[in-house]
Amino acid sequence: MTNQNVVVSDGKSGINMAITVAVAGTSLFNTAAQKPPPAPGTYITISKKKLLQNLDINTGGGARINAWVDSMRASSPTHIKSAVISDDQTSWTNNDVGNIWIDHKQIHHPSALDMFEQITNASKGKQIVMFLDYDGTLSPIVDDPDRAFMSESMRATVRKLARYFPTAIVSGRCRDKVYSFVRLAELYYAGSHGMDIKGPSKGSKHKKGAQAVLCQPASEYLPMIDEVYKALLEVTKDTPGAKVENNKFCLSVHFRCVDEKKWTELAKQVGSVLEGYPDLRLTQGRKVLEIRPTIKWDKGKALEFLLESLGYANCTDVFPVYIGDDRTDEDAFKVLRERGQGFGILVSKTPKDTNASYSLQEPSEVMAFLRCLVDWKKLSLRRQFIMRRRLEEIKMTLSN
Ligand SMILES: O=P(O)(O)OC[C@H]1O[C@H](O[C@H]2O[C@H](CO)[C@@H](O)[C@H](O)[C@H]2O)[C@H](O)[C@@H](O)[C@@H]1O
Repeated sequence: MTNQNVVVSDGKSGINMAITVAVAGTSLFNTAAQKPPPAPGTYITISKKKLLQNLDINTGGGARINAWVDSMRASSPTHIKSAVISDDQTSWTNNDVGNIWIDHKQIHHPSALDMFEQITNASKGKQIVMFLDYDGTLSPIVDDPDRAFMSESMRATVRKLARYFPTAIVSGRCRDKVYSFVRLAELYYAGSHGMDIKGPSKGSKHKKGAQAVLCQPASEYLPMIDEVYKALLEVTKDTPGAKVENNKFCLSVHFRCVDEKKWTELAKQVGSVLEGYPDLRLTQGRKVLEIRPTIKWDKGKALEFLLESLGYANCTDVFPVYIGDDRTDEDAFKVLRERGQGFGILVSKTPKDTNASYSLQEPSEVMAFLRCLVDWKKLSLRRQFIMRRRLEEIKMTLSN
């Protein structure tokens, strides 16, 4: 038996609470596995209601704040009772499924690098479409969100990738901000957790249709988000290290640099503002509280929208690959599982319950994987070219 961290959610208020449960036979990402893990539904599930009764977090007010703080603490390395402690977020819940699943199979996510051949074999005859999260995937996690720069070598790799495959960046950040980091005009960008999508400003050779892409499903929330941003700046101004980031259609309250003793205070400050806004919900990312509209739109919906915009709505010959490290990326992993197309790759050093099929440990491994994809594609195009030329030569010889 080993201890496994599990997060329980009420699925409505955005309150998540972490607990540690004993799981038989868990192991870290198992590179020996030959197949991606099975789809959800085959997993052992535990009644959410039962767990909530035990944890007694169904109440409002102070209990709500306590639950937030517990969740903030549970995602902090000093409080994780997991076998391996090297990340700031070891587990999360799947709100949409509405129950938690802890079957040990879910943490067997072989390395996408080790399984490269299997992956490319599965994509044969299909168009690969790439979806990349930004923070923690293309750039390493740093203390200052304004300095989460992407390396030149990563930029060059993504540029090459976009030459061969339609490529989109899907981020919780404001679209303009993530663009200012990536600076590649040939990509699709989905900012604000997918609530702000724009097609390439350079024009894309990959796109089947002709219409310009723009999708902003939460535009009516803009005045409310601005109002809440100002209120959060005001209430948190005396909490050292707290940082409020305006991501246009959503907001981030960072606590990475806040002394843990001040986390309850910060959660209370955020709670006091959100009390007046039932149309906003709170979720948690990597040392960040995220506030966003309650609309049914997330990174998964953004992925579906982009596939449709690219002309692959009802195609069977498309192979979407989504790489991400964050809880919010689970929505996209889940969509891929449900469509039975392509797969997700979770960027993490620690085991997590996830809908992704494979794993990569950190951005440097993401870069290595993307380079392999580019090289593989170049090689297969070259092979096709040689084959075509040989066929033409044979035809010429036969006709002479
Ligand atoms: O969807 P993503 O592109 O992964 O964006 C999610 C959040 O990323 C940023 O915060 C995270 O990265 C920061 C820089 O490394 C780090 O300081 C912070 O602790 C992380 O949570 C971004 O600042 C947030 O607004 C995004 O929501």
